[in-house]
Amino acid sequence: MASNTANDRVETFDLIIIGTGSGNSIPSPALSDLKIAIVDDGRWFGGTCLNAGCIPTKMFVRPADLARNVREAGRLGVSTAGVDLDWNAVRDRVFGRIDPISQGGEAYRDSGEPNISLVRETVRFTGTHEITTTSGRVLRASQIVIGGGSRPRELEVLPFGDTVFTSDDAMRLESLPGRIVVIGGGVVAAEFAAIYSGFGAEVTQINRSPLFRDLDRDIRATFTSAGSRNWTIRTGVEVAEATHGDAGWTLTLTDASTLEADAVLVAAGRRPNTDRLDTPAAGFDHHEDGRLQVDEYQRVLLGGQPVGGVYALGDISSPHQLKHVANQDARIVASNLVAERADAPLTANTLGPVPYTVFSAPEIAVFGATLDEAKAAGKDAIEVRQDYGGTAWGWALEDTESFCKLVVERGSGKLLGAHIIGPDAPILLQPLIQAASFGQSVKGLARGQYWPHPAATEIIENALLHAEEEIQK
Ligand SMILES: Cc1cc2nc3c(=O)[nH]c(=O)nc-3n(C[C@H](O)[C@H](O)[C@H](O)COP(=O)(O)OP(=O)(O)OC[C@H]3O[C@@H](n4cnc5c(N)ncnc54)[C@H](O)[C@@H]3O)c2cc1C
Ligand SMILES: NC(=O)c1ccc[n+]([C@@H]2O[C@H](COP(=O)([O-])OP(=O)(O)OC[C@H]3O[C@@H](n4cnc5c(N)ncnc54)[C@H](O)[C@@H]3O)[C@@H](O)[C@H]2O)c1
Repeated sequence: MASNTANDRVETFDLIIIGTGSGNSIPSPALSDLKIAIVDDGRWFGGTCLNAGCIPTKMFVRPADLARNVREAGRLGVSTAGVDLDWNAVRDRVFGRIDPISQGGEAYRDSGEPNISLVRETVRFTGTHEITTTSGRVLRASQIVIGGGSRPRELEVLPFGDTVFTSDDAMRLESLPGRIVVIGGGVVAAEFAAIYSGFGAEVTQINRSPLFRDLDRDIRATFTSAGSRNWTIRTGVEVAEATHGDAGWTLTLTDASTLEADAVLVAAGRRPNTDRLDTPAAGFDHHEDGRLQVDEYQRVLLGGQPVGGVYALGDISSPHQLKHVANQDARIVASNLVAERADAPLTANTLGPVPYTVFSAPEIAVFGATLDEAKAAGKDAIEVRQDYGGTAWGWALEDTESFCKLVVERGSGKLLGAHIIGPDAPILLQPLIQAASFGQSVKGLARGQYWPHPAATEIIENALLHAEEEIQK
């Protein structure tokens, strides 16, 4: 029998898609005549959002919120006999729903379509249009989509292990530890601090800088004081040393204080998977933080020029590590793959602004500039604030801290930013995103439509009225 040569293992496709997160949405009837390989080495099929990100976290946030609301119901005159939350039951319900979706998707991609092959291996670039798998298969295609995502950043002082985990494992724990330290001051840390404390664990969140360092300063201050009612928040400190003994972890912080914990969740940001894919070996251009550089058509750049047929989407190239952004990138890529083959004009990715929402306790939803950022960018901008407590819905909630701030350009009346903290903030942001996306002025926006009374949307109506008044001064 003749032995295999390297060339025996070269397989040629029309299209290779790396990553089954948002990349998995690319195959469509318009591409059904192409020979496609979909590659993913993940522990689960379907990427981060479905298996370890957006969707399961929100399925844990909801019961944690319910329990917290019951515990706080006395404020509204409701007496309750206490509340218990069963971690294992919630976990099994959540993954009893998620895992079959992921497994069903994998089975379909594996054998459901004659033109698609699923490759469940780690790959790395060995040319601009060539990848090699760990077992030595060489896959080539005239079009390649890189949707390889990102992964949690590890801290040298606390390497990942059984009781030092990332968001990938944070929801699949065998049981809920009694004392958990959450490291990080971003959205992952904030959401898990709210989840674990809602389930009854003793949580300490530590971060080297203020929480949500890049957000509006009043949002930051309100989040920190409201969050502190449910878990302990320590800022301005880092873990200097960590030791593990019979009683669990002892963490020595940079201010020389110590913390005892049964487990540690590290949520210190995510790094793009370009190193795992060895995209530098193909010569592609990268940002300083390791993301791939793309043009407005999502084409990967090499020496500042787009590489024909090579596209990227989602966390591996975007400055926003968000699922709605990854999905929009994927829609642009899907359309441009077809257009490129037909020699038709490509579509630019021009959608904006990007909403950023935090499902913690409290919730946060923002887009665009703070007043300081708008002024620094040379805009003649004003800021207005509407407290929830100044509306009938805020009275119903007995709310004393939540608010919506708008940043508006004086002359045009255009919304430059919106910053909301409080119940349902992500929903309340949407009419503002809509106005900003379609370039509407705040002038006439409140009075040009009905706002149901006394719904929470009156917070937005009033904020718009204040803005209109302010820009006319
Ligand atoms: C805990 C958490 C909660 C989140 N919540 C939200 C939220 O509420 N809203 C929101 O908008 N966003 C949220 N996000 C962010 C969101 O999940 C991501 O922005 C999104 O999933 C990125 O999608 P993607 O397609 O770029 O990558 P992914 O979905 O991560 O897919 C990348 C895939 O590529 C595979 N891969 C990587 N390297 C290789 C290789 N060398 N070989 C083979 N395969 C490889 C990986 O295994 C993975 O399956 C959350 C993230 C986390 C971690
Ligand atoms: N609701 C949502 O939309 C949602 C939810 C979860 C995650 N995500 C996405 O996932 C991404 C990752 O979230 P994240 O919270 O891990 O990252 P992040 O970038 O939001 O926050 C990282 C935090 O880690 C801290 N940090 C960084 N390096 C550190 C170090 N060496 N030691 C100690 N602390 C350190 C930073 O100060 C920062 O507070 C986010 O960018 C977000 O877009 C979105």
